Amino acid sequence: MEKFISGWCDINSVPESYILPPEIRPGNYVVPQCDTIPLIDLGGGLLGNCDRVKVVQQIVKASQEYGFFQTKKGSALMTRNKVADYPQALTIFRKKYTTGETTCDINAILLRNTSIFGPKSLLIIGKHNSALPRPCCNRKKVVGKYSVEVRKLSLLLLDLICEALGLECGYFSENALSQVQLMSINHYPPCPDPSLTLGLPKHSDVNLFNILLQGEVPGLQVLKDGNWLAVEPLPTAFAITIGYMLQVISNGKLKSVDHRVVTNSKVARTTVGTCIFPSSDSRIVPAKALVDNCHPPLYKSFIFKDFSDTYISDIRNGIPPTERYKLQP
Ligand SMILES: O=C(O)CCC(=O)C(=O)O
Ligand SMILES: [Fe+2]
Repeated sequence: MEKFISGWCDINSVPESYILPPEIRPGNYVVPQCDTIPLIDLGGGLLGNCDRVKVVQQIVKASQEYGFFQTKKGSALMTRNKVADYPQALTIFRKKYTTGETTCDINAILLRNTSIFGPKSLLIIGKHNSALPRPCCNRKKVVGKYSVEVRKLSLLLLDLICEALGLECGYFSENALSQVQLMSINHYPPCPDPSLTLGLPKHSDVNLFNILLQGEVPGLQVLKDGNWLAVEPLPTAFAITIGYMLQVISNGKLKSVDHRVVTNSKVARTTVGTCIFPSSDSRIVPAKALVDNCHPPLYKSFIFKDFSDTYISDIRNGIPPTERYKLQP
């Protein structure tokens, strides 16, 4: 795996298959850094009533205006910093891929490697299991603890989102909408000519949301009102991207965010994403509580697996994957 990744660093021109058509290349235009992207402080997870109301309002506003926000939460942050200090922790998982080993709370590791869908990226897929594997080494312990802490953060976010949407508490877990936690490690090697290609082309995520640990190297850009905005990686925050499933379940009240990743010619960038997904056989439908005569359903119901089966090809063809499930208002 090391060889696989380092092989990329040796090249001195962008391979033909990674050169994007001119209309979707980033080119040499310098995208402005956005300083209005909301930063929501979750206050260590223990929010007083007043703060909670404020946070819920901030989440709704950010999810409607940007489909994106950055957030801080105490314990996950401490582990976040440890993981950021431990690039080697990631190597453990790369090695495991090559040996086919799995850990207790992670039951499959996939490699994502297609030319249009970007970098060498490792996907670690697992149904979340609160029983931690007995740590056999410190790095595995850090990544294991990270996955548990990020789970707690995701459950807090789901509770806050239920409040924001006026859904009963536990709506997502009771309907098997948030069972699967998937950790993906994205490695973007330095690129000989960042104007020609992208680390990840424009897409919205297939999941409910992604909790992204960005490290220190910029690269993430979000699309707002037709303009790309560069996201500053904040050392004390996670970046949260709202995905298609929240858009559908909220009947369009929360918006998924189109985003992409640009490369740079100097340093590699490694990010760790933790995505929250429905189970593959879950039925996805706009929540009943959000549908009435004034707010007709915007989407037909579908099985999550059917959506995810067509997601990548739709993105490649430039079609929003929600298009095939849209109902005419
Ligand atoms: O690495 C990043 O900054 C973003 C990753 C991402 O968008 C994804 O995994 O869907
Ligand atoms: Fe994404």
